[in-house]
Amino acid sequence: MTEQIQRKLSESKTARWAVLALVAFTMLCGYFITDMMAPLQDLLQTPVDGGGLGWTANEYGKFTSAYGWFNVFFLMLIFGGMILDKMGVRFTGVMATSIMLVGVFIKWFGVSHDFGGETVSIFGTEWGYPLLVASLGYALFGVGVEIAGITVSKIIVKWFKGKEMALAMGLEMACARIGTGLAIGITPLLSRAFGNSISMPIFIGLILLCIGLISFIVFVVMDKRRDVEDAAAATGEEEAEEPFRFGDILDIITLKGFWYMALLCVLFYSAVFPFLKYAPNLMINKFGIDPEWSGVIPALLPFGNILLTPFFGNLYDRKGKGATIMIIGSVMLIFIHCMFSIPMLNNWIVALCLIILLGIAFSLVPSAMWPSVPKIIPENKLGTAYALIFWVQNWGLMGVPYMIGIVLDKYCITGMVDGKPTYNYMIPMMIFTCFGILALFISLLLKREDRIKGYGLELPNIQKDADIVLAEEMIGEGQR
Ligand SMILES: NCCCC[C@H](NC(=O)[C@@H](N)CCCCN)C(=O)O
Repeated sequence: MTEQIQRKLSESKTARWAVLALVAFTMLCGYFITDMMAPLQDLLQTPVDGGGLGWTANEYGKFTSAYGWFNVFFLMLIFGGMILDKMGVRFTGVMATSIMLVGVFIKWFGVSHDFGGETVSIFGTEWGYPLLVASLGYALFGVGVEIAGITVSKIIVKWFKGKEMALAMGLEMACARIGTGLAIGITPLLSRAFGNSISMPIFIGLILLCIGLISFIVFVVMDKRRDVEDAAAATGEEEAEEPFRFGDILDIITLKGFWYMALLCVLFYSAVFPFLKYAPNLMINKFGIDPEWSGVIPALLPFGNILLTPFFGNLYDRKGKGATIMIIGSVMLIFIHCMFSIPMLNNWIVALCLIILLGIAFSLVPSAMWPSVPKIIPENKLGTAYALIFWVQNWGLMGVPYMIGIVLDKYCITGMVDGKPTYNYMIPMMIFTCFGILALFISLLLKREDRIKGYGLELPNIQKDADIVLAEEMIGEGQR
C-alpha cells in the first residue's frame, strides 16, 4: 500500500508540478537578488552626503560584473557542473542556495557597514570598501545562482523527461522572470519606503532567499522519497547513469554545434541582461522618467516573458523551427537596440513599445535555445554541457556591464545634476546592437550546421520525445 502511494509520487502529475513550483520558487528568489541593484543605480551614484554610496557608473559596472568573477576566472561554474554530475541534484542544490545566502549576506554587509571612507588599491585601481565587499558578496552569490540554474535544469530533466519537459523549462524561466520583474519594479519602491535605503531591499532579498532555501529543502525531501521508492521498485533492468569523465568536456568542446550554441547564448544574453542593468538609468536619462518609476517600463520585459516563454516553448514542442526562432529573435534584437540608440526617439511610448518587443525577442530565443541543447549534446553529458555554455555566457554577463560602465563614464557624460552625471546612451545602445548583429550571424551558422549534421533543431520536440520514449521501450523490451 505504502509502495503504491510512493509510486504515485514518482508518477503523479501533481508531484512533478509541485517539484517544479518548489525549485522554480528558489530560482525566483535568486533572480530577484541578481537584478535588484539595477533600479538603485541612481541612488548608488548619489553622493554619500545625499544618502547614496557615491559610486561612479564605472564602479557600478565593476559591481555588476562581479557576478561572473568567480564563475569565469576560478572556473566555479564548471566545477559546479562536475559536482552536480557526481553528487546529484539534492546536494548541489542545497550547496548552491547556501552559497547564494552567504553571498547576499556579504553584499548586504558591504553596503550597510560604515567603513569610514577607507579605500584599497587592487591592480592599480582604488576600491572603496563598500564597493569591494559588496562585489565579493555578489561574486559569491553569482556562483550559487548559476550552479542552482544548472541544477534546476537537471531536476526538470529528471522529473519531466518523456513528459512536459520543454513546457516545464519555459515555466521555470517564467518564474525566474517574475523574480527579475519584481526586482526591477519594486526595489525602488522598497528603497523609498525605507527612506531611500540601499541596504533594506537587500535585507528583504536575504529573507526571501531563506524561504527559497526552505522551498528547496522541501523538494529534497520529495526527491529523496522518490529515489527510495524508485530503488525499491527497481527491477535491475534500468540503465545506471554514466559517471562523469573528464573526457566528456573534450567530447563537448570539439562539437561545432556546441560552440554555435554557446556563442549565440553569450551574444544574445549579453544584449539583454546587461542592458537590463542599465535600463532604469536609460529611462531616466533618455526618456526623462522619474527615478522612482524608472524600473516600471523595463520591468515589463520580464513580465512579458512570463507568458511568452512557456507559450513559445510549447510552440517549439509542437511545430519545431528552433533554429529559425533563434534567427527571428536576433533580427528583432538588432532592430530594438538600434531604435534605442537613436537620440531623437525619446518619447516614453517608444521605450514602452521597444521593451515589449524586446520581451517577445527574449522569449523567443531562450524558449528555443535551452531545449535545443539536448538535440546537440548526448544526455549523459548534458549537465557538463549546460555548465560550459553558462561559463561562456558568464564572460559576457561579467564583461559587458563593466565595459558599458567605462564607456558611459568616458564618452557619454552630458552634464551634472544634483552631483550626479547625466548620460547620452547612444554608444552603449550601439554596442548592444552589434551583439545582435553577431548573434544573427551565429544563428545563421547554427541553422546551416543543423542542416549538415541533422540535429533536428527545426523538428518538433514532441515528435522527438515520442521517438525517444519508443526507443527506450524497445530497448526495455529487448532486455526483457
Ligand atoms: N532551464 C534553463 C535555464 C537557463 C535560463 C537562463 N539562465 C541563464 O542563462 C543564467 N546563466 C544567467 C542568469 C542571469 C540572471 N540575471 C535564463 O534565461 O534566465
